[in-house]
Amino acid sequence: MRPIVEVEALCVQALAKRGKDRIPLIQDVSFQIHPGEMLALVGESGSGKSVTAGAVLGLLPNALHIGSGSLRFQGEDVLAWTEKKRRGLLGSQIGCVFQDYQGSFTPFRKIGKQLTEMIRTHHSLSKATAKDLALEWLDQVALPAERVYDSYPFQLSGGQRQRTALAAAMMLRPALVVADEPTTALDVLTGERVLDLLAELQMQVGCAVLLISHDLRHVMKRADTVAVMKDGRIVECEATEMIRRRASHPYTQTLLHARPLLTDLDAGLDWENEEVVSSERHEGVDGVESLADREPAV
Ligand SMILES: Nc1ncnc2c1ncn2[C@@H]1O[C@H](COP(=O)(O)OP(=O)(O)OP(=O)(O)O)[C@@H](O)[C@H]1O
Repeated sequence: MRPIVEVEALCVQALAKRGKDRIPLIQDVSFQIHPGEMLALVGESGSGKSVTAGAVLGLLPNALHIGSGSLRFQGEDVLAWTEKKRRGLLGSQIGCVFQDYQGSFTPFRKIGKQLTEMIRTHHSLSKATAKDLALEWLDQVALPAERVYDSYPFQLSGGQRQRTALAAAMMLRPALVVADEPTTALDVLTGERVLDLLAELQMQVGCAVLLISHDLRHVMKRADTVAVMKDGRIVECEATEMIRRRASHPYTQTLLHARPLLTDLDAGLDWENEEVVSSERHEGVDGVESLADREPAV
């Protein structure tokens, strides 16, 4: 089966402010993601995960540049994409979820308007049909669809925003979803639910997922493959089960030894009950926090 993403010996450099020096940010990074596979890229802050994701999306800032290596999406050379091509693929063939909702949504425009625009940018559908599709996906991610559709992003809780971002990333049934630290702004339990939802939607849509996280404990339950990144290099890339059984790199072992925290949580919490408490606290009894009843500030 042809991989969705093929990254081969990729090096990304930053241009130094003065002189012609180039500072290496990631070096010799290689991995593949196949249809339906979830690959988690994990590592500490600054290890190069977001730079790698930016390269895969063809979204590196101007100050960064690909020094060498190759990048393919569905067999096509990402480095040869024109801006028009990249914009056409983002949203339709490649969905994105970011840690900060402002990466996914414009703050002062209603969710519904943003979702229908995303749909209509890529498909010639009537407004009414696009609205139906958006509502269907808000419903799929267990949100009160009509109310969220009519809300501004800042009127939703963090968990609701990430559920909405997942709906937006998945609704056009992309081949790849890149989720860059989607749970960072959330409490542990809400983050777990968002990752569960990501895995559920992935199964439904059949897409590949590149999940970026600094926290190995968050990804071990769902990812098929784990790539561990340190100082700009992938030090280990294996099936999750192999990582669990016999991680070979000392850094991976260090990350694994940080896991008991989650194991404790798993053992000690009633997840079902906690979800209810959590959603009451964050989302109000009908699923939308009371802020949603306020008039927007603008
Ligand atoms: N636009 C940029 N210009 C110069 N250096 C950059 C730029 N973006 C990132 N870097 C550097 O590249 C390295 C990798 O950064 P990156 O954001 O990929 O790390 P990360 O693993 O995603 O970290 P975090 O988990 O904190 O998001 C860091 O040293 C960072 O300072």
